[in-house]
Amino acid sequence: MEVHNVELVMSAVAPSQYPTTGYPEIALAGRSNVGKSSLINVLINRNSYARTSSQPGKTQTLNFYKVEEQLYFVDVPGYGYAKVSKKDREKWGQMIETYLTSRETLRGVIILVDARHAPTKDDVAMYEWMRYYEMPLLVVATKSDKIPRGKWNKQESLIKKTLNFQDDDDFVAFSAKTKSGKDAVWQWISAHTA
Ligand SMILES: Nc1nc2c(ncn2[C@@H]2O[C@H](COP(=O)(O)OP(=O)(O)OP(=O)(O)O)[C@@H](O)[C@H]2O)c(=O)[nH]1
Ligand SMILES: [Mg+2]
Repeated sequence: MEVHNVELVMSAVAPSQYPTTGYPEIALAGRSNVGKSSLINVLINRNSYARTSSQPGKTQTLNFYKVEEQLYFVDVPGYGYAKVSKKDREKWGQMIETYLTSRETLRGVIILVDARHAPTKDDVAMYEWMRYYEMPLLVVATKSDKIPRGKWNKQESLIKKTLNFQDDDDFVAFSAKTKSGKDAVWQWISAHTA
């Protein structure tokens, strides 16, 4: 999709703040600093629309980005950020759980993992959790520019094995730096929001 119009319509912490237009939604989940906001920026052809940061835990609310008059991307705050207090982690968990389990317009979840490493316990838990709710899933292995192309297949196998990846889900290697994988991610989004 050629994106021209994007609008951050809401930074929400509670369902009463979610948009009510009824457009289909795709949520992006993943560890703090993995590159969720960067992926959104590539998808919408902006350099820094969704706030990115080298400081993990920057995104604290559910950010709804309206793309054209068609769909929303929902930037979900990152999990597994050690410096967040236990109380805040519980609050985070509740906010995410409420959203991911009750949002009728949610069509699928993109789970981002770091292409360089085996998925963490948090990554595996997120994947299992979303599978349990029978959510259509796309696993995006991002920052793939940081490993040589010759190692991509090996990393894909490692990531899939660690996640106990199921073949009815999808997988794309991606880089926000080179934009490699962008079309494949858009194809998946279009197929799930049509
Ligand atoms: N080389 C490279 N760097 C990336 C890539 N994606 C993200 N980064 C960098 O990783 C850092 C974190 O990216 P963000 O997009 O802010 O990560 P996030 O998942 O939104 O983080 P939180 O909002 O804190 O959960 C930034 O410094 C980005 O520039 C990528 O594909 N390649
Ligand atoms: Mg972010």
